[in-house]
Amino acid sequence: MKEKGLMALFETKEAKGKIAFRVFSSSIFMGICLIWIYRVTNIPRAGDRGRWAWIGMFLAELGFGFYWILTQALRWDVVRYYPLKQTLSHSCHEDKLPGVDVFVCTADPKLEPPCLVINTILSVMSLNYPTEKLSVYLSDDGGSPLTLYALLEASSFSKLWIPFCKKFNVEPRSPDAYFTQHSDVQYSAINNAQDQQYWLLIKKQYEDMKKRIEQVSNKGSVPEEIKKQHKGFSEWNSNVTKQNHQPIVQFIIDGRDKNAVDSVGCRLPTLVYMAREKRPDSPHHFKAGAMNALIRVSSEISNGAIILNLDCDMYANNADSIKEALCFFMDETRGHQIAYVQHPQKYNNITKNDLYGNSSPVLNKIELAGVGSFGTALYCGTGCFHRRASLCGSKYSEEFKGSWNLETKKNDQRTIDELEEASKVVASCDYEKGTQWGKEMGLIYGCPVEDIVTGLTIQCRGWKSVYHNPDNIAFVGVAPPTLDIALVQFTRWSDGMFQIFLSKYCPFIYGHNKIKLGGQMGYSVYLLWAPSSLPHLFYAIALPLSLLHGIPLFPEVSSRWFLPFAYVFLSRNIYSVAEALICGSTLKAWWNLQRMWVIRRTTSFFFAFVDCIVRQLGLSQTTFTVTAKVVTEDVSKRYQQEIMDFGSTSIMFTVIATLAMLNLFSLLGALVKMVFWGSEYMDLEKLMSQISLCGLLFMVNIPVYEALFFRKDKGSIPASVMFKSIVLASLACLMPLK
Ligand SMILES: O=c1ccn([C@@H]2O[C@H](COP(=O)(O)OP(=O)(O)O[C@H]3O[C@H](CO)[C@@H](O)[C@H](O)[C@H]3O)[C@@H](O)[C@H]2O)c(=O)[nH]1
Ligand SMILES: [Mn+2]
Repeated sequence: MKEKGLMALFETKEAKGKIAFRVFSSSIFMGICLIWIYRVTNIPRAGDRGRWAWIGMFLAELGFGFYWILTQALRWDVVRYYPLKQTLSHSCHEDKLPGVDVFVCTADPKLEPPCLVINTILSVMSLNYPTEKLSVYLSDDGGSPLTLYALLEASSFSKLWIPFCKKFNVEPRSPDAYFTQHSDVQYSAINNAQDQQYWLLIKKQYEDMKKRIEQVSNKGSVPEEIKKQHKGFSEWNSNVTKQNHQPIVQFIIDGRDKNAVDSVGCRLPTLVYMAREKRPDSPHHFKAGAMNALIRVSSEISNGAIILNLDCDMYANNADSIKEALCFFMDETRGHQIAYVQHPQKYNNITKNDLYGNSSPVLNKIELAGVGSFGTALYCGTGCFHRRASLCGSKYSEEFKGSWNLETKKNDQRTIDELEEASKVVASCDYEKGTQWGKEMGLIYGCPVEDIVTGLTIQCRGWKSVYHNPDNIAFVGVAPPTLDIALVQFTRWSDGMFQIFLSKYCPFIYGHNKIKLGGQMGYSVYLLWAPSSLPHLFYAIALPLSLLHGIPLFPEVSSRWFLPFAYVFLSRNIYSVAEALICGSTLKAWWNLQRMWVIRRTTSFFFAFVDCIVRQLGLSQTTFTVTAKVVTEDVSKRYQQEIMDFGSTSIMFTVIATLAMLNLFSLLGALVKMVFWGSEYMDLEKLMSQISLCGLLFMVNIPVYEALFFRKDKGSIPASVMFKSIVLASLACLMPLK
């Protein structure tokens, strides 16, 4: 691969076991074909019992089968990339490094507390990178002076924090995460008394700052005497609301200023606060709109050739992550093709057995790397380094070889006021009218997963992308700590992704001849999450009902046709357990994840499917429900103890409870029939598969039954939901099955 004399800055390694996987995969495919043949050749005749259920099963299995074929792309050819950071350090002088602009987005000071936001900001300000080439931008869609206040506090604290990090090589560089992980100076590996004093001082300073920010946040307004200290606060007059305000751009630190130095006299990175203009009559396009405004504002100010995009809850965990990512962009043979480098979403609040299946080690280690192997790593919105040019709509061309725009705008002669004024123009609502922003330039509008669709269009313009999952985790965020939040998130994702599939961006059409077939299939695995709910829902209803009515839907155990069913089911699950354990999961975490898949498919994905269709019909508009990052102590305690939280009357919980009830009623009903009426009514051998599957479903649902009948805490299922589920499940049981 390497051209002569050119410096390779990253390595490519193929994952092991490719042949074995392909053989295994082919055997499953044969099993699936046999299942299809069995279904088609054994349809009950017209008028026979269970004919429609049988046809439904066939359609569901046809759906499962085709979906399974798509998923093979995720493991077919897994390749991993390894940056050679040392080579970069040796071969590239700091002068030759490109400017890096970091974008952090926040949307609501209640759901995303300012303290959380500034920890992210501080962690990126202190990354190991020449500060004159580093600029940090905060987009505040909450348009809140509380966030501006927190940012000002953070800028003062950064003068202590940055030298502190560099002196002790602190990791992670989010002060909150660092001081939580090293709660005592004893554990900080610092032995010298003077340094210990210093360590304690910084900790105290951080805690004091945190207290001040929390006080102001709790009070809900910034005290007058503080407002006088920065001109920025004057932007908030009585007419300013979250949805209606002029563009606000405020320099917090001007990196060009010789006096902007930390406590040891080193220059500080540029830090800018932005709340783009919001007007009730102009759509603001959620995070995509914020990102596009950031792209333009930053191009006025620092115009870094590389952009790092982070959500406000995602701090930098590895101090060298910028340099690692640059290895990909700056590789002399392949770097010029790379548009972005995506890191997985990792979380710091995962409990031992990952109750809500958030950590997804198999997804992160295997599946995302698998899609990335086709040059089509997904852009996942956070933890992603972009080349500015490709994000702004440029098509790939050979010209990008070796040409870095190293000119930083730091020698721009404009004053801060002039820069702020120029930035406000590009952060206004009108600026985008009649332009290609949101269409061909920047992030794409109109989709709740702006990240995925934007990544896809970049790849279709000829660029490649890299998925990078280093052992030393680069960025760490906050996983949804309740079932409700987790399901809201999955609903937004699956809804947005299905919308892409139905739109002109469908990878099989839009990506035809532009990205590899494997990439198109890999994308579709996620884009089809929402409709994949239909066969699953059918299974979750038809299996218990047919059992209750004594209608067999699978071959009897002694039949040869039973083998493909058993083989496909067992081998896939064994494979999945083995893969999870290899990727570092626990058995219980795997089991919890299976439960979450059942729940996601029957609730989030199904609701997303309905929402998306409704929107396609023009009956509703795109929304973006921001996920809460903090919860009450009570809820947080249950999360730590891994007790599922159902404490609201969400319609999703009604669905979960109804399906669990239906399954319970059917198992009990079947048992009663068997005991009282005997084998004449219930042919045990023929119903064995259904009994086993419903039994498994029962086990999966144990926490649901507990929350329905046994728990008394606030996280149990509310009585109204229980009542509804009993009524609905009973009605379903009374329905005749054809
Ligand atoms: O109007 C908005 C709404 C959201 N955000 C920000 O977008 C980010 C993501 O929002 P969050 O509620 O945390 O959603 P998640 O589901 O956790 O986000 C994932 O999925 C989103 C797409 O659905 C991507 O935008 C995110 O980058 C990705 O991390 C946060 O920083 C928000 O502050 C805005 O800036 N403006
Ligand atoms: Mn998030």
